[in-house]
Amino acid sequence: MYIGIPKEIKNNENRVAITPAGVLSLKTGGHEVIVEAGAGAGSGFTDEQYREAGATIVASAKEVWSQEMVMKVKEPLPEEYDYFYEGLILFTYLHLAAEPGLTKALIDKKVIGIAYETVQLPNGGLPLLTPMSEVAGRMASQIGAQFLEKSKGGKGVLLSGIPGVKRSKVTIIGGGVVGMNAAKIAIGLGANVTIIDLNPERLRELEDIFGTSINTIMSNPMNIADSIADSDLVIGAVLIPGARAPRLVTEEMVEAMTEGSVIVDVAIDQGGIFETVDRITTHDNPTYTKHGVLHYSVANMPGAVPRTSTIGLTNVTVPYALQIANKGYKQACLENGSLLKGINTIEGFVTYKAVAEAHGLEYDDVLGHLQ
Ligand SMILES: NC(=O)C1=CN([C@@H]2O[C@H](COP(=O)(O)OP(=O)(O)OC[C@H]3O[C@@H](n4cnc5c(N)ncnc54)[C@H](O)[C@@H]3O)[C@@H](O)[C@H]2O)C=CC1
Ligand SMILES: CC(=O)C(=O)O
Repeated sequence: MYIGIPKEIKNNENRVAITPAGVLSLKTGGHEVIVEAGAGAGSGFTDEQYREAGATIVASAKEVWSQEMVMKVKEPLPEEYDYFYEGLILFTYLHLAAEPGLTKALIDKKVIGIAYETVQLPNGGLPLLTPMSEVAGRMASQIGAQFLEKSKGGKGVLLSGIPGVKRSKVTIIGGGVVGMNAAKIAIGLGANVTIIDLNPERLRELEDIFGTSINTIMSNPMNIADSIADSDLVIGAVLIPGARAPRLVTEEMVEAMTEGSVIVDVAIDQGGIFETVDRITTHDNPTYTKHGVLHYSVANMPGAVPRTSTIGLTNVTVPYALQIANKGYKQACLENGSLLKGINTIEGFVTYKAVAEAHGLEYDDVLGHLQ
């Protein structure tokens, strides 16, 4: 199979969909990899390294996009929609429940859209989302600590406090991969950490992992309002796979927070969980203030640490890409139920229920398209 790797064009997105080691794996499998010149530079991989691994380097994005399968990191931006063609296999993060324009473009052009974030293991795990959630979760506490500094617009508190001065309070809503990793760093930085989740089993697991260094609370509107009212930092980390994120934190709850507090809405890529998060921000200009509270809502947080993130992402995506390339996407998905769940669009239809529901579109069973 011919596989194209474009240079990412989102603001400050320095990740790339493959490392030279990934190219070598695909080449060894008998496939051709066409990489856009400079695509790996932001992650510290040179064109020469890709060439040595067996890739062909081309200058034109159009040529990369004309291959049988395109592997990316972020969802395509509108300026990339013109490259879509019928039958293209697009393997990347798509986040379609929050992307009506992209959903329409994939349907209109009959692209086979396989979303990293909905590939799902039988135990519910999301293997192609997990490493980036680990990065974003760890970053969320680090970023929150930074924006709580006075010079960054925050209220001027140190997460750990000092002897004689109380520790700052961090509330994490959603105790999955992002939430657990945010907690690890927040605890390490000495904060007083509360995790809120809807799943009692998950709350039990978190208490088993962290013991008394966290408080666990059941998710409901009253508990969320109570916990965030006196929090210095609130992190949004909820996910219902494939669906638009539920708006769990109302404007009124944010108004009740004290001035200079910080919100980091990691779930922004699925639309965000705070009513007051009304925009996606960028690494260039990551925050805005509403009701005196700093809001951070960058949808590609791992893009800020591209070396770690590119290696972490390709560790997990390349084995799936090899299955698609070796067997063809139809056979690969029929043999691997986890990969099958990744297909969001095919032949002009939406085949992921939560995406169809988010946009009021008709849902079609993917199996009917794989015979
Ligand atoms: N902004 C960025 O750069 C990045 C964003 N993300 C996003 O972060 C979000 C979280 O991802 P993961 O932690 O991997 O998901 P996950 O599936 O591991 O965890 C989600 C958690 O939310 C909980 N949950 C569901 N409904 C809830 C409710 N009503 N109240 C409280 N908790 C609830 C679930 O029980 C689960 O524990 C996703 O939207 C993901 O795409 C991930 C990586 C980077
Ligand atoms: C998951 C995601 O949206 C990211 O890594 O940018």
